[in-house]
Amino acid sequence: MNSLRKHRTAMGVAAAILVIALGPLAVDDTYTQGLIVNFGIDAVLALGLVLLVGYAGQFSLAQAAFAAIGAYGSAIGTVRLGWPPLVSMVVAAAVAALLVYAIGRPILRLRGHFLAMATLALGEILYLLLTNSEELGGSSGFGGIPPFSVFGLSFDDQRAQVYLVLVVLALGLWFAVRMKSSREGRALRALRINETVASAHGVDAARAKTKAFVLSAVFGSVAGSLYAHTMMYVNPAPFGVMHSVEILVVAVIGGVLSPWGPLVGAAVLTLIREASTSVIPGVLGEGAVGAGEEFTVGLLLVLVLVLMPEGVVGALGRLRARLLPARSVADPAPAQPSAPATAPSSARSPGRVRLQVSGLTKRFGGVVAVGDVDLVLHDSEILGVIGPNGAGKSTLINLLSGVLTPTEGRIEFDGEDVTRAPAHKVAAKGLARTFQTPVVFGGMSVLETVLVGTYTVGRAGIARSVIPTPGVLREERQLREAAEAALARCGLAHLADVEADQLSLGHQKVLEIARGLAGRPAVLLLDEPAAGLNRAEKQRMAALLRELRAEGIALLLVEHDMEMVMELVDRVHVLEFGKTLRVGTPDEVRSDPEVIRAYLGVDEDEDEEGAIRVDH
Ligand SMILES: Nc1ncnc2c1ncn2[C@@H]1O[C@H](COP(=O)(O)OP(=O)(O)OP(=O)(O)O)[C@@H](O)[C@H]1O
Repeated sequence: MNSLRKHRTAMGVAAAILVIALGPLAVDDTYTQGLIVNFGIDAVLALGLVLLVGYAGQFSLAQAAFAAIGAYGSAIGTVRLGWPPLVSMVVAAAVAALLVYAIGRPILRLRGHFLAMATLALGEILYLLLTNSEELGGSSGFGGIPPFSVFGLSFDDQRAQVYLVLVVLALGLWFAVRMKSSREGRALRALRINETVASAHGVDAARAKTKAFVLSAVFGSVAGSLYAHTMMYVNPAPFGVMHSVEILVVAVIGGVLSPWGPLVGAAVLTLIREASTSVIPGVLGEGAVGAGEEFTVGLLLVLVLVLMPEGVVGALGRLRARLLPARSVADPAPAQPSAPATAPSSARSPGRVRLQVSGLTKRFGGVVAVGDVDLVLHDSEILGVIGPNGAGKSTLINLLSGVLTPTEGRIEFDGEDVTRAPAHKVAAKGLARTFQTPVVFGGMSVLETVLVGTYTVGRAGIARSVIPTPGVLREERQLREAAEAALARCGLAHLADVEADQLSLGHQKVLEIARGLAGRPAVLLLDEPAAGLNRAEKQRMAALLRELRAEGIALLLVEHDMEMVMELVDRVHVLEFGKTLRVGTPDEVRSDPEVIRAYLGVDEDEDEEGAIRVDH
């Protein structure tokens, strides 16, 4: 399977090199060459958006503004400062990156249409600055920009420019393709689907989003530099907000989730532009130049959004998956947890205190969701947390995992104060969790989903992970092995290639545990893992939790299934209205009159067995 994939990749790279090397030789007329150059520049611009919108889920209408920084940066560098084109291009990209780095964090705090408005404003401000700058020629701009040259090689005729643009596009594609399946790429894609879950697996959301924004600005800037060196003239007109919208349309039509989408989107846009500037006027006369372009683009956008929201490439991918299905989700392969495939990350002395909580309180307005809770969680133990609906169990897990910040109290992890540590920092210390409603990442396979859980184990950043050095390849192999081992022990190995969102609820619950285990945690918090599972699945889950306990992991189990809780856990912590009602062994808790009253809502006398009954 792996060698087949390697073979296919090598063939793909060879085909791409052949097309880039020989394709331009077959195109003789300068008009078509100009079309290819425009197509390539649009595709590079849209690729930047794929990194930001498709991978990181952040919306931007500033792509043309970054292209303006590249174009004007190259123009100023070469014409005014006498720098070589490559230096001008790099400096312009660095300026775009720095600008985004400076404004990225505050802007990316905004979501949805607020973020779109902020990036739109950024684009508009830059456009107005350029239009009103006498120094830069105002709306007329300025010319005299030399063609791109590097190491004595000058790209001064149109065919050479085609080569230049195609090579840059190929490099951009290489980057985007590698990044998609890299550690950071997976983290971004997880973030796009659910920020809370990604953070709970160690992803620093603000940093990751800023990185994606910086990268998209660099792509935009490089495309702008290419534009300046091929047009040899710049003015503000092509860098207005409408061009940002157009590039977004290119990305959406092709499909923002795939690095190949911009190729399709840019090709479609080129064809539409071509039709409106030559085909339609050829039929209707000169007066019809440009007619129908905006209408056709708009119509196509609406059709794509309605019929194939993942764009043309996304729709083709779905079609391919339907025609060549991976192993079926209904595959009745045994879901028996296997023996541990890897040893736990470190030898833990049994019984050591891992988590210590004192006076933990969380208020939501007037509601005390968790009130003054003290709690200790040891290695090699399962602590059951039970309580009626609304008792504060999920809030407790959210507090322990850093998803929520306590109003009062203290949380120590391995003796270190983590009371106000954000989720990604708590995860990095070795705490994993699942969610009451399982969150799997659509668009990712089961294996990729679990690979997200290895984020805290890996080290490779974006720059490193796109360059396949032996160290990066070794790390990726190790992460893959850790993910496969976690899947195998949870009995999901046979579903590794299936799309995660195609799994049944029961499998999704188990998948969440596998994702947590892939990071080799010391503490695992489970929020109702057995809800929705059938009896056999519950038994398998209980067996898995026993195995994990035996390996030394500290487990906190929130669960409504009393049979499972009482048979499995070492101690039970009972919550009622956010407060601790009782802590004890299952036997102590089972027969506690207060617990019976709180849990069953009846007096002890009314309960025939005088104890919490378990549903069989
Ligand atoms: N984000 C929030 N904002 C306001 N109130 C909240 C929030 N989250 C939880 N609460 C309230 O805090 C209390 C505890 O909720 P929590 O979800 O922790 O209970 P639970 O024990 O997990 O319940 P269940 O068993 O139904 O999942 C409830 O009264 C709930 O309405």
